[in-house]
Amino acid sequence: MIHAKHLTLSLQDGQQSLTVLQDIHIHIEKGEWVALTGANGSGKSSLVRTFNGLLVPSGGSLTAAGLDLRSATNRSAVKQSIQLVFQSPEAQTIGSTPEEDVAFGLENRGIPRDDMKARTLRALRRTGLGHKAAVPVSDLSGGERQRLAIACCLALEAEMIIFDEATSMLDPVSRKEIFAFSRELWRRGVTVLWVTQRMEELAAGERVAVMDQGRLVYDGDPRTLFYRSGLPAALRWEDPPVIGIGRMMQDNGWPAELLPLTEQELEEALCRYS
Ligand SMILES: Nc1ncnc2c1ncn2[C@@H]1O[C@H](COP(=O)(O)OP(=O)(O)OP(=O)(O)O)[C@@H](O)[C@H]1O
Repeated sequence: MIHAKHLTLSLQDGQQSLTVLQDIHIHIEKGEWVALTGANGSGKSSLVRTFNGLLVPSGGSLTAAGLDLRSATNRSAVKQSIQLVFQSPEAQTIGSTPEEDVAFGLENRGIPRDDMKARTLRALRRTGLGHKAAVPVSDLSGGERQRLAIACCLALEAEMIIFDEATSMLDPVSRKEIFAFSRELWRRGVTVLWVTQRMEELAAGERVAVMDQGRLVYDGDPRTLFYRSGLPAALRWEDPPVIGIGRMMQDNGWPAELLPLTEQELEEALCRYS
């Protein structure tokens, strides 16, 4: 789905050219769920914006959904397959009602009217907004607005959805709901790139990529990241509670395969040894 080699990106900051991404290699296969993390300013948003053609790499190679993104035509075409859900719910709604908002994207693609209506309502129902199709968008909660952004992606039949810190402005309940929804979409075949600063979300997935100062400094499984890489300490991350307990278990000689990433794994490990 995404193949980047020696990817670099420079952006103009006033008179200065700023190197934002340096020599990035990353491959994301169709059907994967990958979490991307890193401190503020490490380059996460810039990286994911290159993946759907919003930013133009300065060097290296980048293909996304089979398209070489050095071509402007392909950068425009890739948006058909790869969609972004942004942090701010306000920044991504155009229509005055959810139905209008979802239909807008389909209209732009020249989808016939009957088909458009059916696809719009199906996408709104899948995201739990079927009953709110005609309410003013301004009456939706933050969580509902993010679900609306996801409905737009689903109606467009996106093969990959990139969530760029899409839950950082939501309350804990809505945050968990959107996270769970991303996992469900993945189980149904959508490729997901989940950008986050939340350690427990890294621990809940299969693969984590870590950015630091414009470079990709880790790409692998979360257990190795948390218990063997030394990166969390080097980057001064704050351990989530389960990992904190896991570190104590590690210091006390527990076998590596029992070091927990989730509450469920912790419970299972404790049950085995109690
Ligand atoms: N349009 C731009 N012009 C110039 N510099 C930019 C631009 N956008 C981002 N940058 C710079 O690029 C670097 C990486 O920013 P980016 O937003 O990609 O990081 P991030 O990891 O997503 O950060 P955050 O978690 O705060 O969103 C930062 O130094 C930022 O100031």
